[in-house]
Amino acid sequence: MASSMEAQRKSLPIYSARDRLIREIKTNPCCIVVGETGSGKTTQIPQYLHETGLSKKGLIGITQPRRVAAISIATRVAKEQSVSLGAEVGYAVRFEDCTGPSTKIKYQTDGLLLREAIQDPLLSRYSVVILDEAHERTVHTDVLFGVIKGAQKERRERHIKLLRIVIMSATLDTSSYSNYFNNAKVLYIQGRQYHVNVYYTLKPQSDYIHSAITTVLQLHGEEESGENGDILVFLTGQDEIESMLHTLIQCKSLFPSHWKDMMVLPLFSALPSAQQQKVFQKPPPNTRKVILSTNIAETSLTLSGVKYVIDTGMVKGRGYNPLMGLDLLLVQPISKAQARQRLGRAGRESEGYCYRLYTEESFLQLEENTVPEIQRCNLSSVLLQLLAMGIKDILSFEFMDQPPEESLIAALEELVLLKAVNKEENGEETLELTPLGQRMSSFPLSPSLSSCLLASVDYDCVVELVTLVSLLSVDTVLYTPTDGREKADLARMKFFCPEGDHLLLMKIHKAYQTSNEKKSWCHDNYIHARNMSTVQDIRKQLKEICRQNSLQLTSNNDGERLRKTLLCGFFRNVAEHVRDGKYLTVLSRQEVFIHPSSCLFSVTPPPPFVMYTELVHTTKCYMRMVSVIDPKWLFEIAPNYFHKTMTTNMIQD
Ligand SMILES: Nc1ncnc2c1ncn2[C@@H]1O[C@H](COP(=O)(O)OP(=O)(O)OP(=O)(O)O)[C@@H](O)[C@H]1O
Repeated sequence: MASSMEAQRKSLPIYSARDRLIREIKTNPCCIVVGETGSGKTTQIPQYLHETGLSKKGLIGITQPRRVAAISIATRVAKEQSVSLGAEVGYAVRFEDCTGPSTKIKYQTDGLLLREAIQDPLLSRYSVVILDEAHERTVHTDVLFGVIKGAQKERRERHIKLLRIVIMSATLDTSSYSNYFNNAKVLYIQGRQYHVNVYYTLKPQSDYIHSAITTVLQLHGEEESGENGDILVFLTGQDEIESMLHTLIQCKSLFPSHWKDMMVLPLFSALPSAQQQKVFQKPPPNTRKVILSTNIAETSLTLSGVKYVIDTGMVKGRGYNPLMGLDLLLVQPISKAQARQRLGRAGRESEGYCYRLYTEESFLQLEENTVPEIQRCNLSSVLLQLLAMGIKDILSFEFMDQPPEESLIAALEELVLLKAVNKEENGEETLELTPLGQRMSSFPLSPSLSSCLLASVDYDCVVELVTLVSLLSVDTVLYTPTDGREKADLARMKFFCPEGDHLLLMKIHKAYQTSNEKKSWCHDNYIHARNMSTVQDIRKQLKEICRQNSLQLTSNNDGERLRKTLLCGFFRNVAEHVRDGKYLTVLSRQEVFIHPSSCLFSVTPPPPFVMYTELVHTTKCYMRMVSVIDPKWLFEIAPNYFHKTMTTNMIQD
């Protein structure tokens, strides 16, 4: 076993560059490594650096944009090193730390390393930090660019051991990275392990899901038992994945009974780890895996057995409007860099095939790179983290690409309103994190959610808020099949709450906890069993952080109290009914509507004042997760703010 692993490691394209890589990384404080997908960057470089002794001086840390990649790569590397996972090779992700005192190579999400930098801005436990898949430009990786660059400089000035930086990807515009990292050395690794054949459609496809289903069925139907490649399909979200999964399972009966079986597996970020791990397992004999994934499988992963990639060319991307505090989720075309990464999931163990469900002309018209997330998201969490690290002068923080000024200002305003930050203007404007802000930064939550969690201390309902915040941290716990909406609504009628969705969620959670047979209870009530079990994991972690912050786990489930506590973090998200179901937000007088998925959607007359914890723009501007409030609470909770902004007709009682 060990020798076959050894032979496999030596057969990777990167192996011939091993000595050069070690030499260059040892002599240059910053290196940019670019090499084809599958050449061996992620799994091998950390091992080379460990084998050459760099891990004696501190950890070798490697970041990944996604938890599923961090876990699976660490598992693979532990195997290659013949050690148990969590010993010399480990991983750390938001709800799990699988490292120990002997850990030398640590894979982790970029978000987690950023959290670690709050405690230790010099990252003193590390001798090397490798930021992998840098082309993805997640907001966390972008902030880490500046944080590790600053840590390296400061360690040098203070004569603390050198922090080596390695930036890696298969698709990078090397010159801008090299400039940013003080003329970092750029190292290229030649070669791809196996060839991938690429096919395009001849005509544009109007329905990419339909095309994806047809392609899977054709591939499965064409091959008799000879070829045994698994199939990986890229879709945009959980809904699409579940609907395609449903269709494919129904289509299984189209194939003769002696035919290979089709095992259809979903993969998306809200899926609990244990379920995600199924995509890495070998299918039973005579069975083909068909993995339906969002872009979480786009980078880093080796899904053993995958020979065919079907790329719909679309992704659900985040957008943000800072003036309205509005998050946008839009299905949009991918970039060329993403298309190359998707292709790179094939050809890792043998020759591969990539079916792009768009024309070659459309491919050529795609943007070269993905727009950095930092330019299209709410920055309040990031700002809070930077302040918690002691970085006060945000405007001169060295971002690789500066975020829009209006996003930074909106984020700052949010933090000031939540009392996380004091803005002092004595000649020059300085920002001070308050003790409350410091506490808020210790929760892996958005500032609004951590703010209401901390407010629950004053309202004596910490346990309930932990539950509510956990319920709000997953996509949704309500399972509404596309073809069974009415049945689902009927089954969940018993949970209806005239006060709104937040108390409805609490009611569902209570019933879930008292049920003996959780799986069948979820099934009967159209509740998402997987997401509900993720909620339990999040609750555990949040309770632990509460304990670390010496917060007493008080409990009180009075509905008014819970809504008031929630309002402490979301008092800016209030809307007033004007007419015919149309609302105006108190803050910006923006026209908004209750989302059809809300239990208050068809309540008549519509409640005069509501609070929402999510605002999304699809066909209209919708409030999702809505609760009825009494406007008098606003003056109790945020008196200064509301005396300034409230319309006069609201103040009249
Ligand atoms: N879990 C695994 N099972 C089987 N083979 C694996 C596994 N992980 C990695 N490999 C092998 O190691 C090779 C190198 O993988 P690695 O992730 O290091 O490449 P990479 O250059 O970082 O690719 P990418 O740019 O796609 O992240 C793969 O092509 C595959 O052959």
